[in-house]
Amino acid sequence: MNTSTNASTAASTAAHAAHIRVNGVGKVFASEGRQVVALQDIDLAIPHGQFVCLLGPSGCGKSTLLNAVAGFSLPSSGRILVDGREVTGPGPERGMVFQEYALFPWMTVEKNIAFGLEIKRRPKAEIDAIVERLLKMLSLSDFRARYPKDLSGGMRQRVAIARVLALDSPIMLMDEPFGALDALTRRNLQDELLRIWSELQKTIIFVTHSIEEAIYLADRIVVMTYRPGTVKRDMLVEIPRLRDPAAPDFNELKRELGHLVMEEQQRHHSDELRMAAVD
Ligand SMILES: Nc1ncnc2c1ncn2[C@@H]1O[C@H](COP(=O)(O)OP(=O)(O)OP(=O)(O)O)[C@@H](O)[C@H]1O
Repeated sequence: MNTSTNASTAASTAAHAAHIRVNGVGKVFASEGRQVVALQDIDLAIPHGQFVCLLGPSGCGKSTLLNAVAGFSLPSSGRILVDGREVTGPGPERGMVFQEYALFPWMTVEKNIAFGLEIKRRPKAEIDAIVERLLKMLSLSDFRARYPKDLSGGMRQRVAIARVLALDSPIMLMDEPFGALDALTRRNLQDELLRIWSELQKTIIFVTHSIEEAIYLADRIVVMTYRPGTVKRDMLVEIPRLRDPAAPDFNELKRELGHLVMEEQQRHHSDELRMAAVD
């Protein structure tokens, strides 16, 4: 069975409807007197509602690309467009979930979720209704009065997701959001995210270095190369959901992606050895 196809063909037919467009994006950092080309010539057209995983070993520019889409750190060259408008900084249509939960420790769960809406001065009745709906959606109702320090990692990450959902951003940017969680909690949250995504029709860009996580979640996987970060492979995952990591088609794709990621991992190691020799 064919479990994947090249996404560039599908993306080009969907390009006119692209929600997010990354056009010729490059990013260069200056570090200890050296120039690090973190991204080079990245082109992506992401349609509304697509779930995209950026996959690759450490240092291949996944977070740099996500931060550029978020508007936290702008590209050195090229442009990023959201609904045809150039990204020049963060915006309400793009919500970000980080690996480290980024919650306010002095606020309860419900206050954390309500915070963004209060800043926007939305009416109290509206805030209460939204918070109530999200507490239920993310199974947090019994924990509403707790502080982040009294929650497990999985619960904290649920609150972080609820905070972004409260603002109803059509785009969710997620930087290894489940990377610090144990395997069981991680799978539960992946399932919840898939449920929320299919219910709310968000466009998601999700960074991971877990091949299994990418196959489990994504409509489309973009494998990146190590320095410079470019698109090595851009594929659509055509295995029906919910996907079974033990199934042959899942494993076939896992092997294929494993080879691609391993090549970049090896380039990373050779680079580190070369740098150590220079120093
Ligand atoms: N602020 C910075 N200054 C200098 N170099 C940077 C900076 N941010 C990132 N880099 C470099 O850019 C490259 C890409 O980094 P980035 O964090 O985007 O990779 P990544 O794929 O997200 O890795 P990880 O999974 O470890 O987070 C790396 O070589 C990194 O060292």
